Amino acid sequence: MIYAEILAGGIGKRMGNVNMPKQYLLLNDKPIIIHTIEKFLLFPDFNKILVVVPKDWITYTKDIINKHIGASEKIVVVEGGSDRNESIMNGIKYIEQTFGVFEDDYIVTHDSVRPFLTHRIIKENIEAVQQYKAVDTVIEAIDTIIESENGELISNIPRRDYMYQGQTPQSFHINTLVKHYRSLSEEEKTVLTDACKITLLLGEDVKIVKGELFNIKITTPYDLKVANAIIRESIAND
Ligand SMILES: Nc1ccn([C@@H]2O[C@H](COP(=O)(O)OP(=O)(O)OP(=O)(O)O)[C@@H](O)[C@H]2O)c(=O)n1
Ligand SMILES: O=P(O)(O)OC[C@@H](O)[C@@H](O)[C@@H](O)CO
Repeated sequence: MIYAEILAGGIGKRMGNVNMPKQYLLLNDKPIIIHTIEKFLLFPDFNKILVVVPKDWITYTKDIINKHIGASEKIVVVEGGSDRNESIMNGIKYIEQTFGVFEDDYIVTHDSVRPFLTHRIIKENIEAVQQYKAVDTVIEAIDTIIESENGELISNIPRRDYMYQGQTPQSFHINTLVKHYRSLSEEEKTVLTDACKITLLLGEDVKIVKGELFNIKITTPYDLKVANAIIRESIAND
């Protein structure tokens, strides 16, 4: 089985004083999250599309899916977790409890606030994860990456030609991801900002899939303006 998991369990603090988590804000004519769900619905490969959301937004999410998309047996709305990786695991827990998890089960996880992912990116994630067990969607670093451990002085300037910026989807062989996540300490879990590091920390190869510059994560009010411009200028095409 191949599952999609759309991560919408956050509250969007960096979006500032809005009256709802950012994934529900309108982008052009519909909520950001609906744009993203529609991209995954175009793929017959997905047996289920899990949408993990904050507990208080489960009913609202079901309502906007019915309004903008209509009833779909493929879409399941599930309660998210206290951080991004716990949200991923809550979706997997639903799979374990409902269908069981088998050796040929894979999951394509994606930020709900990255509505501009393309057919090619999803297709390449599905293909790669069945060979490599872990896949990350990335773009080459455009600016030189600077590392500072104290925010005052530079501690390292890695070679830019070795540097990439992580996007999503991040895709996994489910049993491999769960095995490694459960072996992490609480301290290791707290510093993670993505899921691929879970498998990398424990020695797994993580295959790179090329993302797109326009596959942005809508995090701040500026990003929402950029996202509207991407739509207005028809920039995000396969
Ligand atoms: N407990 C969490 C936290 C985040 N996410 C999701 O992970 C994606 C990327 O995270 P981010 O952009 O940081 O979203 P938020 O955590 O909502 O943003 P902020 O950090 O500004 O609060 C988002 O689609 C978000 O909904 C999630 O599913 N569960
Ligand atoms: O939850 P945050 O927005 O802080 O971070 C999420 C990002 O790390 C994620 O979208 C990819 O960039 C991971 O490679």
